[in-house]
Amino acid sequence: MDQYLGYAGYGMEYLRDTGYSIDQYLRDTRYNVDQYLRDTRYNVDQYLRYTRDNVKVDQYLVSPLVVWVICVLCVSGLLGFDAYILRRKYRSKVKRFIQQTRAVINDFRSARYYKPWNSAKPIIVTTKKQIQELSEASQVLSQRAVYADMFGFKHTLNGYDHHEVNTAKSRLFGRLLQVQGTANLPKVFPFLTKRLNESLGVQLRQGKLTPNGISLPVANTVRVLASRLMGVTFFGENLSADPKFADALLRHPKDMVSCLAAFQVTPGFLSSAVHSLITRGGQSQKLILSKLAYILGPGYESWDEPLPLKELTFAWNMVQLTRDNPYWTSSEQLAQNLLGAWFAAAHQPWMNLDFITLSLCVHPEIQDALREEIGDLEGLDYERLQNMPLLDSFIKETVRLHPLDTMAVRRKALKDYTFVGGAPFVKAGSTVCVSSYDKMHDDIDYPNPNSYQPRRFLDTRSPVRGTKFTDVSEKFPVWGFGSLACPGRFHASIVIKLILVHLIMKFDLRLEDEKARRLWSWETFTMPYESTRFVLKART
Ligand code: HEM
Repeated sequence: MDQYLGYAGYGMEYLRDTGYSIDQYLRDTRYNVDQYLRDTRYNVDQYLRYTRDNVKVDQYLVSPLVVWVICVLCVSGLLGFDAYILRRKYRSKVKRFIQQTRAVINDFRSARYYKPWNSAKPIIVTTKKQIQELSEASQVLSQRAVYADMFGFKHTLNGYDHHEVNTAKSRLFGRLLQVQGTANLPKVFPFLTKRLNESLGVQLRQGKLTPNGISLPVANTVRVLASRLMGVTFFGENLSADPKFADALLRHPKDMVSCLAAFQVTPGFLSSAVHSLITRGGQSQKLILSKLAYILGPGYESWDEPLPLKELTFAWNMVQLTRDNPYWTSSEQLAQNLLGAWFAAAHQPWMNLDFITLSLCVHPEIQDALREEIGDLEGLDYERLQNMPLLDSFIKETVRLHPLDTMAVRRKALKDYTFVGGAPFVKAGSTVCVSSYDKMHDDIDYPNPNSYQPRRFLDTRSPVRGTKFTDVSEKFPVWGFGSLACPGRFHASIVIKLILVHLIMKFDLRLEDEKARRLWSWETFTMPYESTRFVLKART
């Protein structure tokens, strides 16, 4: 009641303040009340009838706000307002964050974050005479010490002695790989072709089916193919097909590169623990070494590989070539060195193959030109594959523009050293090398050096005309120089070529995403991204 009187008081105050007459108010109210009653009666009937008939629909109708919000969202969505609002406020940040996270994960998976070289800048020599001297002064300027420091051979190659100055190992590698190995290549060729067909089949079955063909990661595919083929030349068909051994052969070089990364940021006394952590206690290294020590020692004769191929493998011939040499004392020592050669053979060819495959993907016209040169896979033998000038020139030009390392012929001075003529002086512990980038961008040898010319080595009038991919020269120092130049380059070349011609003849190659990142560089190195995918469309 008190409350009511209070409202009445406010009402009188309102009438006084506004000058609104009571008559007017009553007239309005009467009218409104009639109207209200009429309307309410109608609505009550209507409402009762409606509720009886359709209770569910009513739930939506009583929420016109919901309907309105949905309509607004639909219309604004169609017009792109939501994207606009998100972009303005959060979208760019969220998108950038997701992109950066993806890039970091991608970089780690591709081992991008290793620091492959210590920060001291190497001394660069330029003249042919100096390069010759650099390559041959092995008593002071050590090739192996550079790689041993870089990859931590002490851990990754089971205590490999890298500060030695004798050349027994290099002589063995030269005879085993370059002389005998190359002579055997035509006979090994059919086994390589067979292995390629099997391994390619396995890779294709693991690919992702898309409307345009089979999608596969470029890096992993070519790495596996190169490793499987190289395995045949080293260890024969049977051992290299053993799943555990084959997996270890693939993993050990990857482990070494990961260790290389980690060792750059690890204090020396922790290296052993870090190595153990990364390589799961050196699992793959131990497995390979124990198998090799067996086939190079007690199991040499009984080792399970049919003779025609067995006698052509590096493993078999390594024993033959070291039998009467007092330097080689045990099968464990041989095993360790064969593993060293395996690392040299396994970690570079696939990267070259990756860059070359990427180039093919973005240049379908080169695929067509090469198909014309290759002709047919039927009856393809070593001789014919070696005689494809366009293929050779295309590979060499791609490697020239994308070398894995812009430095070559790296040597570490074991003592102070002065080059003939008084300069440069190299302090013990420093590194000397050649800039392969400068050499391969010299505009006399390579006119218009930045342009990509797959026919360059066929068409040019410069001094590099007619030179082959495997030729060792200071104008193309990717293989090193002089007597220590890579002894496995003929194997690298034949494996790369064989895989390429099969891919080109069987498929049309293209990138799954043309905008995807393909290569990254760090210091003097260029590496492939693991995530880049290509699509293989079978040719009819
Ligand atoms: C595209 C692939 C390859 C590239 C770019 C490459 C490059 C090199 C380079 C630059 C050197 C050091 C030369 C020096 O510093 O003077 C080297 C050494 C070596 N390479 Fe290769 N290589 C490749 C493939 C292979 C293959 C397939 C094998 C084995 C079949 C192999 C076996 C070796 C060995 C054993 C050494 C050490 C030689 C020694 O200690 O005297 N390489 N390679």
